[in-house]
Amino acid sequence: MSDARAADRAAAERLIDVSRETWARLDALVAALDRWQAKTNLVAPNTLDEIWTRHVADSAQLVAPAPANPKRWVDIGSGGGFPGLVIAAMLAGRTAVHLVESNGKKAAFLREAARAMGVTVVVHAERAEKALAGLSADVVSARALAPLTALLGLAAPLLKTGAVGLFPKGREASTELTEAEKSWRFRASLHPSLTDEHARIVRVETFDGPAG
Ligand SMILES: C[S@@+](CC[C@H](N)C(=O)[O-])C[C@H]1O[C@@H](n2cnc3c(N)ncnc32)[C@H](O)[C@@H]1O
Repeated sequence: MSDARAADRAAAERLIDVSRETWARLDALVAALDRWQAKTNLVAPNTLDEIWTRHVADSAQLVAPAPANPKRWVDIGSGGGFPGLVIAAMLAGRTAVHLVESNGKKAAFLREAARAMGVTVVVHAERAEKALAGLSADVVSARALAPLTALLGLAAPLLKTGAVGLFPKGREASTELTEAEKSWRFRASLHPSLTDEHARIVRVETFDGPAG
């Protein structure tokens, strides 16, 4: 491990408090991502030295604002496994984690990484517009997928039937909220991010559908 990577992992250890077994699963995720990153661009190459804080810890922090003991968690646009595979590592054996990823290569990565981590996930290798029909969940998450207005439209089938939405956003979170309120009727709260003082997590508490 490079010095930069080791320092970043140590920084992540100060941010997230998980069991030794969970750390082993997260190490397996990062090792799988390193193997695949050369052939499939899973995360921005300039973030690789900071993978533990920028991606792993940033994903792990979503467990705290989630409802307790969720039975099913659906992550949309999981890409290189953030946050979905990190959630699967943390809630292994307790929560059914579904990962929706329309890119076939990335979906193949998600399946292989889950195997290497020793966690069970359901990978839907298709667009969320199709995959979510008929699904229900306690939590729906999506990171770096779309502006909040579009995200609420994609996640609507789950939000409408009672899922809590957890959407990490950057410094524009409150602007995105104001914009989304023009299109949708919902109640949401903003939570601070552990990894970026300017970022916020949007927690959608209730969702009633289109505005107006
Ligand atoms: C910018 S990446 C973010 C990946 C990951 N969530 C992260 O934070 O690193 C967005 C991902 O969403 C996937 N995606 C885009 N539109 C989608 C859709 N409608 N349904 C499912 N996946 C989608 C893309 O293939 C891509 O892997």
